[in-house]
Amino acid sequence: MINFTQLVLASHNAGKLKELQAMLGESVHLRSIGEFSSVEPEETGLSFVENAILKARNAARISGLPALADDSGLAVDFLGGAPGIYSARYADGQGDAANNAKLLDALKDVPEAERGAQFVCVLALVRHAEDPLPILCEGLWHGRILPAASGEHGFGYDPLFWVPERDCSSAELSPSEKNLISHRARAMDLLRQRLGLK
Ligand SMILES: O=c1nc[nH]c2c1ncn2[C@H]1C[C@H](O)[C@@H](COP(=O)(O)OP(=O)(O)OP(=O)(O)O)O1
Ligand SMILES: [Mg+2]
Repeated sequence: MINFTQLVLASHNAGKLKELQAMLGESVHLRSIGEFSSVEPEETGLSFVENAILKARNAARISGLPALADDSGLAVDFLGGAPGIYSARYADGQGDAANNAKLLDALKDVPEAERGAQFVCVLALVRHAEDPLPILCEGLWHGRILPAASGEHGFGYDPLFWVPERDCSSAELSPSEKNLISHRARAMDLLRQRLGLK
């Protein structure tokens, strides 16, 4: 079915590549789409699913290989689910630090009980660019937005995401611990099941 020695990851995010490669193990070599093109597709979808499929198709077209895409983000209850699919662009493309600063500001003086949030991850796997039946798997991770950044691991919003089941921020988890319980880990678990890998 799919030749896993040649799977391209449709992402320009080094943090995702590291996490997904660690979850897949050594038998699968995830090649970055960055090896083939530095042009990032416009994420024009209105949902994580649409954007994941769009990125996967684009990578499969460019590389000629089966492609895995990850579209993910942070949905904050107090903000009605924002920044959601716009998480990477929350501070107009100025990067993680600016995104985090903007989120802290948006939740300034909001009490702990109203700071609930969830990370969302949708993985899309296509066998080729026109695949009529992409495999889709999602994972959610519930937590809370901290009043200040804490921790050095991970990427993106990790320093602001409080993990109730570990009583620390997601950036304070070791990479291997995050990879056991994160939204991405849950989606990958489902993907492995769908592929008969477990
Ligand atoms: O585990 C995570 N820990 C912290 N932050 C995270 C995580 N997972 C997603 N996020 C944030 C990062 C970014 O602000 C957005 C994803 O946006 P998203 O468009 O899917 O990824 P991206 O633009 O960084 O790379 P690409 O589209 O090339 O895969 O959510
Ligand atoms: Mg993106």
